[in-house]
Amino acid sequence: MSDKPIIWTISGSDCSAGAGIAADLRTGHSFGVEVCTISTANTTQNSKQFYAVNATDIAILEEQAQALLEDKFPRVIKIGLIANDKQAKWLYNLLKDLKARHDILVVYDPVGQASVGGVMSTANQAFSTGFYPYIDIITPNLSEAQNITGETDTTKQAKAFKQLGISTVIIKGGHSDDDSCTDICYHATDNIGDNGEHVYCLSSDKINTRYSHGGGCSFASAVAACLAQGYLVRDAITLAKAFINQGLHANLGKMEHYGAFEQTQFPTNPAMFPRVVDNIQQRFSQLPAFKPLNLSPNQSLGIYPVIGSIEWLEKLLPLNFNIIQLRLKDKSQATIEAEIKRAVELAKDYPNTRLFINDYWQLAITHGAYGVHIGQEDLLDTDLAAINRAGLRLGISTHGCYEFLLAQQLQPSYLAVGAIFPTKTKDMTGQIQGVQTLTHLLSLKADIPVVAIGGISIERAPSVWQTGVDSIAVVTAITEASDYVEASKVLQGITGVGE
Ligand SMILES: Cc1ncc(COP(=O)(O)OP(=O)(O)O)c(N)n1
Ligand SMILES: Cc1ncsc1CCOP(=O)(O)O
Repeated sequence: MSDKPIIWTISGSDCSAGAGIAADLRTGHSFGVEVCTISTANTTQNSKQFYAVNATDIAILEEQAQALLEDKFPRVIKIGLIANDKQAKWLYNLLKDLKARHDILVVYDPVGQASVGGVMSTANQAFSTGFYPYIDIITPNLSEAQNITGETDTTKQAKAFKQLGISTVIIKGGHSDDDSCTDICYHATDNIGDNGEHVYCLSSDKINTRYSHGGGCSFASAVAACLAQGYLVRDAITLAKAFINQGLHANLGKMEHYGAFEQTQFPTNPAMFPRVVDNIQQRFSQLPAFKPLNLSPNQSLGIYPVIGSIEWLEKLLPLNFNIIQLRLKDKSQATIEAEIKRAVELAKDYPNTRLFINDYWQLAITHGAYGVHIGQEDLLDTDLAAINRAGLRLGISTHGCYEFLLAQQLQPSYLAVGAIFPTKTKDMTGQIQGVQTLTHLLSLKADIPVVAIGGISIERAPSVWQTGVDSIAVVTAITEASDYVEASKVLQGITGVGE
């Protein structure tokens, strides 16, 4: 049996194979998931006209669901065309039952109208919104969002969907009249932010092609596939948008007639990724790039010890590292200031070692450290302009492609990616990247060094270094080694830097 994650698509079949189940199958293949199908309708259509929808009997839908439950249990269910009230009611019962017993996610792409015109579903509003409390993510385009909610403003649309029971709403801007296409995701969770909601906004230039039939289905199934692969919502929508851009780009300039969207490979080409439109990025968009790390040509950063005390700094400074970070936790403000001041003084005797201070950017400026390291969640409270003006270097933590792109737009001195592996040093639940995601992120890198951090032991360091990353940051691989000098040497040997 395949060890790929399984998603189900409960959608219609399109005889021209552009949209619906055919699009979902091809998209799932691109993202490395197995797609099982429950076909709600056999539709007759081509790229010019929509002819007919032949809804599947409930008994058949039920039979197929039961067969799949026996040995193809899904991590994520993607729903597309629901052809009538009876199907909406059946879906309500299925999702209610499954969600009560299992931890599965449900992504719904509301399909009412064919893109070539023609009504595909006769389900009335009350029935088709009845199953909304069991939907985790809905992906309407602007007009679908307006038709369902009766609102024209996207914030109000998101609120209306929330009242209908859906916590994550992605409103796709592909059909807007602008030159750009902006998707907005309202993602409500129980534990994040003041009002428990994040807004992710991704924008791309319009791509000139009419080969877009099935693009909406492909976006929703790409989101479903990414969630099944363990990506967070913000990364799933970023990858799905890059996938759509890439597929549209494959048929750039074909404007003579309407054609099928082309599902290409897993997206790694940076030119296909969207711009992140975010408060932080907008606030600091005019800042010049942060100073680079002044490495000589072909010089690598190598091993980056992250340590929690002056004692450790004194031990490691003589060991010829290109970079060290002082990460002070659980200390009084007076101690923190005294230690940062002392650290900067000590580092003066080691001009080849760049001293970064974690979090305390004002003290780093006051005492003239080489650089500061700022976490994603601290970015909003940090005056990046002040750091930039003071000439300090800036490192930013990122956890996945959304944050990576956001941070890269700020042009810092380096980007950190973590946690690569589970680590006992910090709670990184839900944010473990793995070596494969690190490799994907490196393909998005501009001319800014990338540091990998999190759970990197001596044994794991070679596989991380082989990705081509510029630096490996470690805490316990050095601080908990029985012989920290020997451990430092072994790690430096793996990177070939500082030996
Ligand atoms: C090189 C490097 N990468 C990531 C981190 C983590 O920083 P942050 O997100 O600010 O979290 P804390 O270190 O404050 O727990 C880092 N310190 N260094
Ligand atoms: C500070 C930090 N940020 C992301 S993972 C991590 C801890 C890294 O520690 P270790 O190298 O011991 O896993």
